[in-house]
Amino acid sequence: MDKRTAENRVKELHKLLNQYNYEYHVLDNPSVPDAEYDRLMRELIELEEKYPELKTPDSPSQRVGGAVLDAFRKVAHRVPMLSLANAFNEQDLRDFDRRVRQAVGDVEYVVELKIDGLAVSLRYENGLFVQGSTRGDGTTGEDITENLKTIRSIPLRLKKNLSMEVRGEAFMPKASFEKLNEERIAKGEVPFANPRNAAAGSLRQLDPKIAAKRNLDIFVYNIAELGDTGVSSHSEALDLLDELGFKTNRERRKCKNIDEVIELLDQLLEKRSQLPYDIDGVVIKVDSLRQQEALGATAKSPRWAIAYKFPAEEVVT
Ligand SMILES: NC(=O)c1cc2c(N)ncc(C(N)=O)c2s1
Repeated sequence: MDKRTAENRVKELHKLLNQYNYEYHVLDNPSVPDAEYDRLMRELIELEEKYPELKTPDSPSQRVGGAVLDAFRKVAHRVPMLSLANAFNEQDLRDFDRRVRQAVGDVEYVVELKIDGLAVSLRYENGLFVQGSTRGDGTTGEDITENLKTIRSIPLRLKKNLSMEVRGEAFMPKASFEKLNEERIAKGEVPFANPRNAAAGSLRQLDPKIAAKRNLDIFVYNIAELGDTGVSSHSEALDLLDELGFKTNRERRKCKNIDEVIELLDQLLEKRSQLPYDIDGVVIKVDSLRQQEALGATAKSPRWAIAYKFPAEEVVT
């Protein structure tokens, strides 16, 4: 095969492997058997070995690529990663709602599950995943790009060539957590206390090959920085994230007012134990981006969102 043909075939393999990876890890609905995916990956790796100049950082073959680091570089967040104020009962929620409506009038809310993982930021330039970082102190985080590239539900290339920054929660599914702890106990190692610590410990590994084995996943939940795409609400932003190939959490609901939010809480609490991942509550956000803008943020957290915390889950020993 001459170089020109190889170049075209590599482009085609990128498209196929990215699409099949998206179907498997984001839609949980593969259209080809694993053997077909593996065959195409082997063909890509062979072509990249034969023509090293065709091996690019965004290649599907480079998900578990990075060398072992001796430390993580610091990353200054262009948009600070704020934390959320907490509500513990219905009165706290009604106080939040009253403050919001006093400032901007009637609002609609979006309710989402609060994933118990590690907040991360993902930056894309012209559609390519270029940097991923931890929250850190909200202003400065750690560059964990190589470890985040091992999370298969993070697209290496978006379905549109946009430059943007998105936020999400990296987490370890409950089943992966149980399996990892069995292995650690079998090896005489200290087991992780909970999936959140296991996810944090995995993403702080200096060797990406270890992170790659930890079966981490992510739900993306916010667009932090984006040119004008015409989305005017948070729910539209979540739909855009779906269109771009991100994994968002399907358990989201739009509510006309705080009464509808409160009605929802018991149902979501009911679901908690059946979910394949840990949650520690729900996040309630004003849906209109214009109203979010008008409400603004304190130094610590946005005035247009609040976390409603569920009681700590009793651990079944
Ligand atoms: N600290 C934060 O702003 C957030 C933290 C989280 C979290 N742990 N899980 C879900 C969401 C969400 N769906 O918005 C947010 S937002």
